[in-house]
Amino acid sequence: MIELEDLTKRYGDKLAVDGLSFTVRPGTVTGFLGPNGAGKSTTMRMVLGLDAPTRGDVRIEGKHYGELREPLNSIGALLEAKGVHGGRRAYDHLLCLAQSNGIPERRVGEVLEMVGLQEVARKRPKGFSLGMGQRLGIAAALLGDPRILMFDEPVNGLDPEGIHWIRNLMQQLAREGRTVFVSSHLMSEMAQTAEHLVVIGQGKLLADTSMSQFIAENSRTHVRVRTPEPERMRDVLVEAGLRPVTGGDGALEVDGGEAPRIGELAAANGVVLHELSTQRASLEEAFMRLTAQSVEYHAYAPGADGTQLPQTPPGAAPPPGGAAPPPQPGQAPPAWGEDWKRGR
Ligand SMILES: Nc1ncnc2c1ncn2[C@@H]1O[C@H](COP(=O)(O)OP(=O)(O)OP(=O)(O)O)[C@@H](O)[C@H]1O
Repeated sequence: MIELEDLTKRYGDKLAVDGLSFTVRPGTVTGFLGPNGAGKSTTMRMVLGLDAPTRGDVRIEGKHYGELREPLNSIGALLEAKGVHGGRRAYDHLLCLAQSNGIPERRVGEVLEMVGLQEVARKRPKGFSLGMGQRLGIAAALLGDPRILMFDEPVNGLDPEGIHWIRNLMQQLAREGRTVFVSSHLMSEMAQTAEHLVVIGQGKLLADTSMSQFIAENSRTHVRVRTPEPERMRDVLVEAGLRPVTGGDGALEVDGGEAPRIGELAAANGVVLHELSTQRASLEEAFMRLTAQSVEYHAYAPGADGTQLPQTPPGAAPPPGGAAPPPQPGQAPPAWGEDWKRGR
């Protein structure tokens, strides 16, 4: 278990982490999400004692990281995959870690096999691909067979086979009753991996909830109805107290309606249906909607007339104070691809 209590980190006048309190529990994969610069890495560094909190506290199984006698046996972490001595062989790198934590040498071979690096065990990591570096970092995290695992963007640089492998690994570790805390930018990946979510924005806690509840609370679920008689169907729905709207392709979309009831209404009124489906938003849509107000950096896409348009996620509310300001007449638009810091 990892417990955060009012955890806060200030760098100069930048509040990177702002009073975070939550608990990461064993037996489940907990996803840690937030837009760029939200404070995820800073939080993870404080868990590992690599950064001192300005205020508040974080404990691993009730102890501060610095109080753990052999930390690798309690918590394994992958933060910076390139944080490896490039000239020391993969095997030797792991052996050094093992010896400093009282872990027997045979475990080095075991973890190299677990991550599929046994063939390159005697090679130096400076020649490794990003994906191989990630695997070596994961091997180091697994070395002490810890009860808690923490991964910062573990699928970075992994190919589809590698992504599939790490997803299964994390779920397996959670099934064994371990605490698994993982950050990722890949929403589709997170949706398949995590059961619980902690979402932060600008250092603050935005959500601490189950994946299904998060999606249900932050997204729009609607029923899509396609029929050759849209006008008649619309009348039937309105008469039943529903409020259909016409989507881009002419299909009717009914918020708050239930597919079985709508199907029965169509049948009772003899309306032919070509499609009746419940549309659930993805984790990505839910995430964009929740975090739209706390995104620190907004990119601009050029509009058809050459003006710059903010990229607003579908259905997302504008951030407080409005979206990042579009260029005013006479003001040079930002260069293509340039991030605009909101409020600048
Ligand atoms: N050592 C530091 N000195 C000053 N500011 C820092 C330092 N480390 C992080 N920050 C700032 O703190 C904020 C949080 O950064 P952090 O890297 O924790 O965010 P993140 O959620 O991990 O972002 P990303 O998803 O882009 O990796 C950012 O505004 C960042 O610029």
